[in-house]
Amino acid sequence: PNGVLTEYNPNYEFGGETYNLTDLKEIPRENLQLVKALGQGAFGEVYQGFFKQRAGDSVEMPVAVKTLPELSSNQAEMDFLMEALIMSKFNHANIVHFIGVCFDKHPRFIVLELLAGGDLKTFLRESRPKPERSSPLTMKDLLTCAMDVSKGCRYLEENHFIHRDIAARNCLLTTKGPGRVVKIADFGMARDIYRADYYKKGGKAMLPVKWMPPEAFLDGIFTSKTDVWSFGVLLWEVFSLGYMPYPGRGNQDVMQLVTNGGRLEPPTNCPAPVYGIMTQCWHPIPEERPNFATLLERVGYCLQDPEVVNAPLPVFQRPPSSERDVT
Ligand SMILES: C[C@@H](Oc1cc(-c2cccc(S(C)(=O)=O)c2)cnc1N)c1cc(F)ccc1N1NC=CN1
Repeated sequence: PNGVLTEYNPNYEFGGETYNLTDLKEIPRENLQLVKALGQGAFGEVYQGFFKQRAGDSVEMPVAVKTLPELSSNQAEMDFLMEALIMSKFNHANIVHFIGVCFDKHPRFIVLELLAGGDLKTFLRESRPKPERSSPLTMKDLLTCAMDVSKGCRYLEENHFIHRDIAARNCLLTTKGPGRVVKIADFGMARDIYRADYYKKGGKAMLPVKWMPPEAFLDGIFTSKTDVWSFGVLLWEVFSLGYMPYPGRGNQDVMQLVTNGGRLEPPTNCPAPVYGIMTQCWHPIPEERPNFATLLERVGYCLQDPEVVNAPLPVFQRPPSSERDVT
């Protein structure tokens, strides 16, 4: 019934085990109700909806549903399957929870927990100080976001899983309000490489160069220390409240700057110990960069440091043109 998926059924290795299509939890479509579109995913629309454990249940869980359009290539079908396999094996509080799939026929669905706070980059930009109100966030809030991501990254590192695209856009929040938890929620880049061992889609133009270390964009070398460099850039995104890294610069320019030792400047009001962690993530030699267990400790120290935690966030200042929202 699901055609191409069973014909090419790939294997997926994680944590020393091998999995395939038959290991995925199939959800009956009648237990799902799609409510509204959340936006375009890599394949098709992503919807917000509800899932009932049993069709008659009154309790329904809010979910996000990734859809694969009916008219998809075999390649896209296999990518979709691999993404489901990858997400289904993770088990960590700071990685989006996988609920199941509807792969019996088209359109195919991947069902995930709904993280109602939306993505981290949007949240940071919305939290910027405005003329009429200062930022609702504190340094503690920003460090806690960073701590959550470093916990998720440590879990991936422990499981020898290289993400390849750690960035604020790929992280989601359980809620925008206090008590928010940040989770890593997109594994598209790791999926592409897992299936192809090289980046086939858009080539260099599509690579997240601004989040990559020199050995990655120059020599295609990826290790967990690649993710550490990206985490440093995510830290810069958090403390700049969602700026695009290297404002006003293109990818070629950034590759040249970084190869020659250039680095991101400290965000306005960024406490020195926090910028110190960023620069350690950006060491030119991968082995000299801290691992995520160490990064988690160092972010933890910053959270215990009153000088860091009580430092004020920047007040409103008209952003440079490159950051002004195009309304
Ligand atoms: C696949 C999608 O997953 C989700 C999106 C949202 C979610 C995304 C945006 C806004 C809202 S909300 C605040 O309206 O509930 C919820 C909530 N939960 C998800 N599990 C996603 C995961 C990411 F890591 C990054 C972006 C997105 N998408 N895909 C399409 C739009 N965002």
